[in-house]
Amino acid sequence: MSIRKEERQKEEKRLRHVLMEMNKTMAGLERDLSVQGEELRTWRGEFWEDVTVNLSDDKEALETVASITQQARVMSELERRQERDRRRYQTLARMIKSPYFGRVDFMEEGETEEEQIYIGIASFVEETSQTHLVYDWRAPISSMFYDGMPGEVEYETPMGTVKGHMGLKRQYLIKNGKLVSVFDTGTVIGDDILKEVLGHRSDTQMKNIVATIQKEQNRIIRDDRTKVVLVQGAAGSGKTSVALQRIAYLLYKHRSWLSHSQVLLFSPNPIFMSYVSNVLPELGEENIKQTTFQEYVEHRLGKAVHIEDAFDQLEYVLTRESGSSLSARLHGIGFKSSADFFRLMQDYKHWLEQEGMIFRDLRLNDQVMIASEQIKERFYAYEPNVKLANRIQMVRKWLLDELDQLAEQHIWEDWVGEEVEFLEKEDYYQAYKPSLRGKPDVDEHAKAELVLRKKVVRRKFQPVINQVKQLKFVDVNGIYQQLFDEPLVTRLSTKVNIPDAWGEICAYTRQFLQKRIVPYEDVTPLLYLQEMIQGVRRYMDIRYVLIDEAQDYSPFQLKVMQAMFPMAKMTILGDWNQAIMPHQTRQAELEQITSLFQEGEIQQYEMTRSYRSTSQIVEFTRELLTDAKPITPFHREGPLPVVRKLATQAELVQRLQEDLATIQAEGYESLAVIGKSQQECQMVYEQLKDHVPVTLLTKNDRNLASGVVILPVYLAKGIEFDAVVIYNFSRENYGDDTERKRLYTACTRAMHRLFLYALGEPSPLLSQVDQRKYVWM
Ligand SMILES: Nc1ncnc2c1ncn2[C@@H]1O[C@H](COP(=O)(O)OP(=O)(O)OP(=O)(O)O)[C@@H](O)[C@H]1O
Repeated sequence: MSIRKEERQKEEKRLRHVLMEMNKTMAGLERDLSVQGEELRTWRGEFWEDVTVNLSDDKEALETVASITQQARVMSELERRQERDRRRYQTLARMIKSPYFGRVDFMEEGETEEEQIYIGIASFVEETSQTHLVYDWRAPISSMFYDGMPGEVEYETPMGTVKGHMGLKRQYLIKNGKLVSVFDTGTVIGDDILKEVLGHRSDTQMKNIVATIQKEQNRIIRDDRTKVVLVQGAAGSGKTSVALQRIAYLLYKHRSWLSHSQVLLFSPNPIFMSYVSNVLPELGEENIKQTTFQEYVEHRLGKAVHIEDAFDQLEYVLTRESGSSLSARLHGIGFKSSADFFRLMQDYKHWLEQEGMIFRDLRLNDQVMIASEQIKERFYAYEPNVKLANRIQMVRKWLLDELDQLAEQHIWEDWVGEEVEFLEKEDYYQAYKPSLRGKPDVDEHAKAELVLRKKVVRRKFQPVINQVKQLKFVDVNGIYQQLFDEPLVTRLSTKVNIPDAWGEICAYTRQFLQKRIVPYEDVTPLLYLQEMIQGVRRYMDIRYVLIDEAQDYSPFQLKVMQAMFPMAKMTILGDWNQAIMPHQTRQAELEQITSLFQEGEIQQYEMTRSYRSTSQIVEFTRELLTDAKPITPFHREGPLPVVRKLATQAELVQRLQEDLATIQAEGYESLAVIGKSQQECQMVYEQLKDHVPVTLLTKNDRNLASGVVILPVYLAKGIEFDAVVIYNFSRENYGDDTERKRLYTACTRAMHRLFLYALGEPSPLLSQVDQRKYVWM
């Protein structure tokens, strides 16, 4: 509901006042920053002048250290102040374009005066009167704006619940310091502004949503009670947005102890990482760590093997002719990500505790120093009930002692004497240093020679010592490969149902591993085995872990992640209708995930409203699914999706060019041609590149290009475009049920326009969509 003229004038007057105050504060900060800069320069320049360095005795040295510490403390305090003011200035520079977006008038129970609470991306206090002109959207009082309606309301604070009466709720659209529109609203967050926001064109960078967070989203953003928050949300329901605003909220709520480096976001790929990287800085927060599971795994498994990534695995599955090798691989992918395989790995571990460990010889210049058999004997000589990882530590210590003794035995060998002659001057100086200080010593040459010989031997042994320290004497890859010696499973006391295709699974896995390639489905089990043997690497300082696009991870992967971050609360967000990885097509993953956590540890949420796409696109895409939960579109209208059937490739490419030109003429800028595989995208790119400015995106790209892009479905995850063209929605490409989720994921990337092209007969999946939900052209 628009407001009366006098009210609007009052609002405009207030806005001018706030802007004036902000400008004043910014000018003050500018002055302070320049003075601080000057002061720091002077301090740095005079740092050593003000410190008297005197190391003549212990007392003087202590005084010197105290004086340096004092100077350094003053300087770091100055730097901290400067950093705080700089960030404050940057936040105000952002706010001055749009100082606030909401207001609630609130009278607390027992009070007689109503307070006007204006809400913006950060708080702003008028300097002279110390009144709050704007409240931070994350402050407890601001939650009323997202959750309450005029009438009786309450909100939670650390001190307890505050109750009262909300007299008014108002939304503002302020652009470049000008009041564009203002609405009073009786609903939770009025639709008018949301509609305006959602009608925008997409961008290569995601935007924050703090002005229009919906009630169901706000609950998730602010839920900090349980250890695990699990969100199942429809495509475009705001999962990524919720994840990012939640991070901003947590950083604010726990600002006294939580730093941005203690929050970790797992993202599906580097393009997505860059796509979302602007949201936190836009909200005045520093960016948190983002990583992909692949990055983590590569870091842990090292460079000795080639680790296949999820995209290569998918590309293999999508482009391989159907046949026995594809079928074996698909069986393998399914089994290796299942809870059954997880149990099999544990059974294997129990077996390894009794027998079967594989070690490497420790060699020095091709000469075996300690043979693998000797290591194995030692390993199994320890108590069998000592954990694998602990026994490995004991072996490690034993090996280091053994190497020490072996080194001792070499000291007086001739080769050592020869190499002593080639040592550096510095080594000689260090060896003779003790005798230079004290009285002359008749043994000084003998002592120095011993030092020098030890040095030579130590250097020789160092690579072997390093190998032992890094536990390289355990052949983890060999041990993993051994599990695929086909008959071995019969020797494990396992209750797991071994699949019929086990023989084929073993054969293809061995083939890959012998070539030192770890297929993607084996990466997590191998990592798990390594951790069981070497001990789990735990990141104790990480306090919050957020996993976006969680449907891409197997329960096995989530279990490994859970063990990695024992101190962290987890937020897992996914849409299991977009589960496009090969391991997911056969399992009800969501239930498997909840079963990973204990009862009471997990809070589940569902988001069913889709904000990204027009009603027409949502209604079309939801009919592509068979078992979808209700998905409600936000009522934003647009044209119906267009389906085109084309007879030849040339005709298709011609049509594509024309459509792209038309869509661009309508004012849409970000257009995506989405193919099924990279191979297919490459082919379309070759045909289009001489006619249309277009960018082909691959898994190695780090940024989302603007304009027309061609990319496979799996790279389009989590991202959105003004218009999407599904390249070749034919029976061949999307012929059966396994392709349903891939098609759904691709189509739901579209905000305003959706086109589906079929070369020949269209996909049979179209037959289940009501014909009134699209047009044939
Ligand atoms: N409350 C909101 N106010 C304004 N825009 C919103 C809101 N919630 C979501 N959006 C917009 O909807 C679009 C989809 O949001 P987002 O990408 O977070 O959804 P998602 O659930 O992660 O989608 P998907 O799983 O399909 O990738 C984005 O443009 C986002 O800005």
